[in-house]
Amino acid sequence: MVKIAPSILSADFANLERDIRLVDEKGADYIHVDVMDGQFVPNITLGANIISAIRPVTDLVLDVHLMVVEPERFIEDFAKAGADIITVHAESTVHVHRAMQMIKATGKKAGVVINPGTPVSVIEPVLALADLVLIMTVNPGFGGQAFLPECLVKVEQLDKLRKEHGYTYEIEIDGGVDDKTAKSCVDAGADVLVAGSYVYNSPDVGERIQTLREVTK
Ligand SMILES: O=C(CO)[C@H](O)[C@H](O)COP(=O)(O)O
Ligand SMILES: [Fe+2]
Repeated sequence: MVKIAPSILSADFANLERDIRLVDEKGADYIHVDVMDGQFVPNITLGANIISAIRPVTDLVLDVHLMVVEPERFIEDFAKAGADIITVHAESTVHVHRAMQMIKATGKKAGVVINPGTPVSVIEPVLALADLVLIMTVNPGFGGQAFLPECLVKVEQLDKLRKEHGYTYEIEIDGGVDDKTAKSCVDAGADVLVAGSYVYNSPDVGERIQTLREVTK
């Protein structure tokens, strides 16, 4: 069954504890946390101190998506704060292999992510190291953007590569996932769906999570 990872980017930051408990109780699998530095992407969100603050709120996997320049500067901080998966953009550092080694050295799961404009070939050399590969289906920086279906071919490529080479990574999709786009993601080979605005911009988040499960069956 597909895993659902609500993105707290679309939660009410004045009620973050409530909004995390809400999706936890309604059957979410991961909590997706978007870290933006105002340089790699044109937006600023939160840092490792917020991860520390929310860690006691839930036992769910904290899936931390780093949209920061040279993420290796902060890996130790996010690991100590309680992240379970730390995912770095291939475009954000000239040392993506080293960054993933650093994540693994902390004992956490290492993810790698590519923007819509980046091909899978860029991350092929690090796929053996990856516990998670995240495919952006919007340009990173903001919630609520339209899904880019042309990115799904990359999910198919990654699914094929892991079958051919015996890689063990999960494939996650982030951006514009809703009741209309979720099925195409799973059909292409995705295991985890991030959903921010679709889940949180509703009075009934439980119904939204349930609908994502129903449409991907
Ligand atoms: O990484 C992100 C943006 O950079 C978010 O995780 C993503 O956009 C989720 O929001 P939505 O589901 O509303 O598209
Ligand atoms: Fe994200």
